[in-house]
Order: sequence, then C-alpha cells, then structure tokens
Amino acid sequence: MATNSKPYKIRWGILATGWIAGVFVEDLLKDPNTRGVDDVAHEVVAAASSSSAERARNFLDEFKCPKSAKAYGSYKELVKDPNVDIIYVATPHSHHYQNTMLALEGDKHVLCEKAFTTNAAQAKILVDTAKKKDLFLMEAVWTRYFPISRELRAFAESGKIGTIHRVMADLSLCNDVESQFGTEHRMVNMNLAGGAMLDLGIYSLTWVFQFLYHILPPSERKPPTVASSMTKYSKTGADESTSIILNFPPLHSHGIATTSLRVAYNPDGKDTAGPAARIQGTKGEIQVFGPLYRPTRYRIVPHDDLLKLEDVTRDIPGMGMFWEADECARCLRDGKKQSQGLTWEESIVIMDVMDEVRRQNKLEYPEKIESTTYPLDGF
Ligand SMILES: NC(=O)C1=CN([C@@H]2O[C@H](COP(=O)(O)OP(=O)(O)OC[C@H]3O[C@@H](n4cnc5c(N)ncnc54)[C@H](OP(=O)(O)O)[C@@H]3O)[C@@H](O)[C@H]2O)C=CC1
Ligand SMILES: O=C1OC[C@@H](O)[C@H](O)[C@H]1O
Repeated sequence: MATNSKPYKIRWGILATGWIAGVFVEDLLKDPNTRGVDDVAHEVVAAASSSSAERARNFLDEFKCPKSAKAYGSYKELVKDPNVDIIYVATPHSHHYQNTMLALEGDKHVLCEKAFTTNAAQAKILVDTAKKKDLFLMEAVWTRYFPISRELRAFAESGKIGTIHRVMADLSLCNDVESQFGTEHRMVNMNLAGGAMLDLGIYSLTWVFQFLYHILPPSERKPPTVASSMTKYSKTGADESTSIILNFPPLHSHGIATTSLRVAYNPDGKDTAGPAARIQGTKGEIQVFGPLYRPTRYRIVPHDDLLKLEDVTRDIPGMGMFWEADECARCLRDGKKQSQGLTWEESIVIMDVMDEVRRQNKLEYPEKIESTTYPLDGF
C-alpha cells in the first residue's frame, strides 16, 4: 500500500524473549519498503524478560534493536513504559490471559500470540476489558494477513469456484515426540497448555474458518456444530493428534481440520506431496501448499474450462509476520479497536470450538491456567 505522506509509526514493547519473539522482532525491523509498504512503520522501544533485565538486553542486542530500547526484568515494568504503544505477547498459551490482562490494565494496546487463550471464557474477558478500556486487541494469527490469504479469500468470495461445500485443512509436523519434547517442552507440557490443537490445529481451523465463516456476510455467520477425536501423549496427557469435523450453517458445509505431532503434512519434507488445504466449491477448488501457517503457493483447479487452471507461487520477503504488524499499525492509526481480518467475535467462536473438542475428549488443563481470576501469582 503506497502513499505519499509520512508513515504512521507505532512503538512496540516485546513481552518475553523466546523463539517467536526474536522472529517477530526481525520482521518488525525490516524496511517496510521491501514489501511495498510506506504508510506504516514500526519501532521496537522495549523488551521484557521474566528471567532478568540482562536477558532482555541480550535479546535487544542480538536482534539489533535501537540502542535506546529499554530492557526490563519483569513484564510489570514493561507495561508501565510510557513510550510503548502496543505490547506483543509472546509467552506460552498458558500465560496469554494473565499477560494480556496485565498489558490492557496498563492501558496498552495488545497483539497476543495464538492460541488467544486456553479457553473461550478467558478470551471473552480480554475482549470485554479491551472494550471497556477502549484499547486495540488482536490475536496474532499472522497467516490471515498474508497477501496470499487475502487474495484467496477475495477469490472465493467472488464466487468463481461456486458454492463452497467443503474445506479440508491439515497442519501436522512429524516429530519424535519423546526425544524432541520429552515432558517439559511447551508443545506437550500441560502446565503451559501444550498440545497439537492449540499450537498447530488453530491454523487448520483458520483455513476452514476463512472460507466457511469469515467470507460470509456477518448476518449469515453461525457457529458450527463439532464432532472430534483426539489421541493423547501418554507421558503428559496433551493432545498429540486431533481431528475435527465441523458442520457450518447455512449450507451444512463441512470443515475438516486435522493436526498431529506424529505425522507430517508433507511426508517428503517438501511441499510436493499434495495440498495442505483444499477449498472445494461447486465449480472448482483452491489448493493451498506449504505449512498452513506460512503457505507460499496455491492452485486453482477448475471443474471445466470456464475457469483457468492457475498455479501461483508468492515469495515472502522475510518470515511474513510484518503483515500482521502492519495491520496493527493501520488499526491504531485509524482508531480501530479490532481487526476485520480476525474479529474478536471470530476468535471467540474458534476458542469455543476448541473448548468443545476438549470437552468431547476430556482434555482439561490445570485449574490455574484455565482460571479467569486476574491477577494470579506466578505469571
Ligand atoms: N506465529 C507463529 O508462527 C508462532 C507462534 N508461536 C506462539 O508463540 C508463543 C511462544 O512460543 P515460543 O516462542 O516458541 O516459545 P518459547 O518457549 O521459545 O518462548 C516462550 C517465552 O515465554 C516466556 N515465559 C514466561 N513464563 C514462561 C514459562 N513458565 N515457561 C516457558 N516460557 C515462559 C519466556 O521468556 P522470558 O524468559 O523472556 O520471560 C520464554 O522464552 C506460543 O503462544 C506459540 O503458540 C510460536 C511459534 C511460532
Ligand atoms: O505457530 C506456530 O507455527 C510454527 C510451528 O512450528 C510452531 O510450533 C507454532 O507455534
């Protein structure tokens, strides 16, 4: 989006210094012109680590943030920094509710990593708090802001593949679960709300929801019914494979969202094995290739020659997390409190679906991290 005026710059505070926080900061610091953007810009003005201020300083140095950026040894100090406009919450799922509440109560706008919270009740309170305090809040489902996602939603909305009756989406990453994750890693640790569904299944659900819910006119969007099956990791009880069948009104379209830590969406390690998502309409289908969090290729496969077969690859000039950051900046600039790419209501409906899947399969996280009480010690 190119304009002639000065870019609207937002000042970020990074809450936590783990893996994704580093990836996000690297993307934030890329020159927006490299992705054809000149209406918004980003600055990293502070980071906080719950371990120590030294760790936060090392993080800022490692990712070449400006020397003026402040390093804090607690999240509480970060949310008090008057130079911070928006906080990026990059802790494990278990901590999102408490950390986002902390930031909102500190009068900061928030971009919170996926999955939004451990349950829908927590997500609803975050939204109520943002509303009450007139603050911006967004779940960081970055994939929704990729040009490829916007393009495919618009293509499906135009009706060119006809009426969509089914979407199948899989994000499964084959791991040697025992040796790679043991019992403590956040992917399998129940105390950190680990498991395939909240971590990876959210992307399969994202592709189903984009085409069977999001692109419908708001008055026609209705929560789906849910049937599901889950297999649990014997060492911790977290879900290692989860399959979900959704039935969406008004057409009773089927959404099939699968995820696993044991098998791969791309068994050959490349993206040639087949599409990771298929959006199936009465006139043709869209096939999406690559990991569903960061797809780079799609095919339009027509039923007849009314549509052209297209095979499109879109390179990403970086990881691609800057597009969700640009969305935050534009929302702040325009006074919007939520993003139309993923509204509060849609985040909550998706959390409701995951709650129902957990209920059907008797998967409960420890009481402390399912709690809606705020504040609680230990976060
Ligand atoms: N959008 C995407 O593509 C991705 C998103 N994610 C999401 O980001 C979040 C973090 O994932 P990731 O960066 O891989 O995780 P890491 O384990 O690498 O980092 C999490 C950070 O959270 C902080 N933290 C605070 N309390 C705890 C605790 N009790 N246990 C562990 N960490 C704690 C720590 O930072 P500190 O010591 O500085 O406080 C830690 O480094 C998750 O919600 C995940 O779903 C993850 C990967 C990719
Ligand atoms: O969001 C994510 O995307 C990439 C995965 O490797 C990671 O586990 C997950 O959190």
